[in-house]
Amino acid sequence: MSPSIDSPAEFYKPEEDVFCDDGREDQLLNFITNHPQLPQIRNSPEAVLAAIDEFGRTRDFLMNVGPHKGKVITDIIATDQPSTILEIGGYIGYSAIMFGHALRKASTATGRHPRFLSLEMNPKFAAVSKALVSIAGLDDIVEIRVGPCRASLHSLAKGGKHSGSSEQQQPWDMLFLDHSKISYLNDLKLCEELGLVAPGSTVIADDMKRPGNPWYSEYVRASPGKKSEDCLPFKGCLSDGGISLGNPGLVYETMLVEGLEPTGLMDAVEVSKCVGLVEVR
Ligand SMILES: C[S@@+](CC[C@H](N)C(=O)[O-])C[C@H]1O[C@@H](n2cnc3c(N)ncnc32)[C@H](O)[C@@H]1O
Repeated sequence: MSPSIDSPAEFYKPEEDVFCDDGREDQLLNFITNHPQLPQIRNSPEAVLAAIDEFGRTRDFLMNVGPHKGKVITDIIATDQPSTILEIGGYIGYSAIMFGHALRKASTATGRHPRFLSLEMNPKFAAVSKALVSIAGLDDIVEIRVGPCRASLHSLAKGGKHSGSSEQQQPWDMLFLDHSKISYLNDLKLCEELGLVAPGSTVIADDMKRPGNPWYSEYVRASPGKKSEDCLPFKGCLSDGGISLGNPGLVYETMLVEGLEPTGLMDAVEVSKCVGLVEVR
């Protein structure tokens, strides 16, 4: 589907040069807390998502995954029935609410306690996200953690005080990458090194067509042999931990799945299932 000319009202306002952090996130929270339908919105994740979409369509663009690409992912959650999802890049909590809700529905079939952890570095965005997750009635499943993701990932792997000690944290059943596009590959590699992603994990990366992410795509599609060869010159180098080499032995089955941005433009997510670990040099 191309950007809709027939039904522009279905889509968010277009993305402009300034697209976040100009007060619109607080305006969104005000819009929802003063919404005439607030009593019906409370404790209904679908109604909170509909109200966020209403703001995106009628007030201002929001950089959410949106209903169309979001459905690609909720369909995968319904089929694969993960119990744990780790998200990098939470913004105002749209995907946390959508996927946390899908996780809760899937868990009624599995009987396992679901857990959705969203890592967000901007404290203002995280505050809005926490408020909206709470209005949606998902506090028991969704946790928002504030800070740069690499510090949070290290703390999770160490089983730090916030890691949720009574629950199995590693590896995560699903990882959703939706933060700075240039960091996807380096941060996936850190998750691999820390054992947060391992055989059995599904990694989903957003914005793979718009703007696209060639380094990331090449990595998840490469064989363990190729990944290992690429690492060889750097093995044993001194490192400050800023750049990760990953675990080249991990094998992914990966595919690109198209879906629309909330603005109606075509995009895609890369869905990569980690299916094995082989020995490499
Ligand atoms: C595209 S938005 C996320 C949208 C959200 N997943 C949704 O669909 O509702 C990207 C978010 O990633 C956050 N971010 C960027 N780099 C980050 C990092 N290194 N650690 C944590 N969050 C980061 C930004 O602050 C921003 O809120």
